[in-house]
Amino acid sequence: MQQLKIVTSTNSYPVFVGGGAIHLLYEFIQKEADNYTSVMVITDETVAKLHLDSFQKSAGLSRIIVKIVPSGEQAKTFPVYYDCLSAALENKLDRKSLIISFGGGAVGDLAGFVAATYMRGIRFIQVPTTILAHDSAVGGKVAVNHPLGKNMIGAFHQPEAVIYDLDYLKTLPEREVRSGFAEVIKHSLISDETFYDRLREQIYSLDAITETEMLDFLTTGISIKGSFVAKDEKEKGIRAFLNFGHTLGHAIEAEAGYGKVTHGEAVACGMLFALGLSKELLGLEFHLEGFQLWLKKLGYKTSIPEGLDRERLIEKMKQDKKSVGGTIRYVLLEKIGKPVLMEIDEKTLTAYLKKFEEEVGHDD
Ligand SMILES: NC(=O)c1ccc[n+]([C@@H]2O[C@H](COP(=O)([O-])OP(=O)(O)OC[C@H]3O[C@@H](n4cnc5c(N)ncnc54)[C@H](O)[C@@H]3O)[C@@H](O)[C@H]2O)c1
Ligand SMILES: O=C(O)C(=O)C[C@@H](O)[C@H](O)[C@H](O)COP(=O)(O)O
Ligand SMILES: [Zn+2]
Repeated sequence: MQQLKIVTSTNSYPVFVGGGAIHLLYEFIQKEADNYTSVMVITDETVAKLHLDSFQKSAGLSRIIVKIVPSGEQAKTFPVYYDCLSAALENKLDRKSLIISFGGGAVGDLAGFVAATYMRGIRFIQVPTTILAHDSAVGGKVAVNHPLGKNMIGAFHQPEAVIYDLDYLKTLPEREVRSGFAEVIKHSLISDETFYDRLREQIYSLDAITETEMLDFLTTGISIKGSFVAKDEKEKGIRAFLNFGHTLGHAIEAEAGYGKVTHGEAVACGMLFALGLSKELLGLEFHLEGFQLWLKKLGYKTSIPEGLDRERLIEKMKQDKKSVGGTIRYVLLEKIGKPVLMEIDEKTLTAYLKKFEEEVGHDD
């Protein structure tokens, strides 16, 4: 079991990572038991079916309210958000109640946003169940989507604790393993060339990642993320580097229709694009084709999904949260581990998008 600490300007909290970590939830809640008047767990249909019984037993939780929401991006919608708030009100949650998010990044973002806004903010704990959630469960970004843009309605609301039991990962489908691993790759590219080299050398197939390697990759990713969040909790500056690959990635997710392409698949394509753009604009020395081949070997589709309109993607990228006054700001790399935030004009971005589409072509 590993314990990390996330320190932000508003609070600090532990992240427990390892097989069997769920047992720590009871202990953690008991310490605060006099303080919590009630506990509401928000989970999704898939996770509930697979793990809710064992979660309740292992966590030692008996008198809890459980709210089950649809799986995947469908959870991050206004009707589901509203429904969770109604459940909280109907069950008389008060300002001393606790929300537990039990699921992947979608459930975590939703439950965190419910916690951030219910009675202007109550406490919550993240119990992530996906690889991707090594990223989403820490850092306090919580949100739901809007048809016009990903995570557009949200808040910064840090959890009280993150209890990451890696045993849950055993039931993840291959596609979700791949999705989550994209954020591991991102963490390496933006901060640590040796970590990136290690991934390139060690990982030739996502099935072959051992438990020890997974623990190492996830804790390394969490500490990289934590270091950015500690310095810039509300994304006034360097936290934007965690958005590497996301400007195009989010545009793809929104244009394809939320949930059609997984977050990690979209980010993988977005990272390839941002690396190519970094070569063009900053002279990044990087073997792009080698990286693309590696991604393909791991099962990623590296091209923009067919049928997405270039102009609409550009419009979405212009509306990205990093844009200021309509100016697109893009996370690029000067070198591996050295990100920069750079203003890019629409003409340059459109020209490179066209080139990228031509060069990368289609996967199938
Ligand atoms: N807040 C942040 O900082 C942050 C960071 C990265 C991503 N995100 C968001 O996270 C979301 C993606 O997260 P995700 O990939 O975890 O998505 P998810 O929560 O949709 O989970 C993916 C799928 O796996 C299923 N699942 C979850 N745990 C499982 C398990 N243990 N076994 C079997 N199936 C399981 C879910 O039901 C779902 O169908 C996106 O909405 C993205 O925008 C947020
Ligand atoms: O924590 C961050 O900051 C990130 O950018 C992490 C991203 O992986 C994550 O997808 C995040 O939700 C994106 O944030 P957004 O502000 O672009 O919606
Ligand atoms: Zn992400």
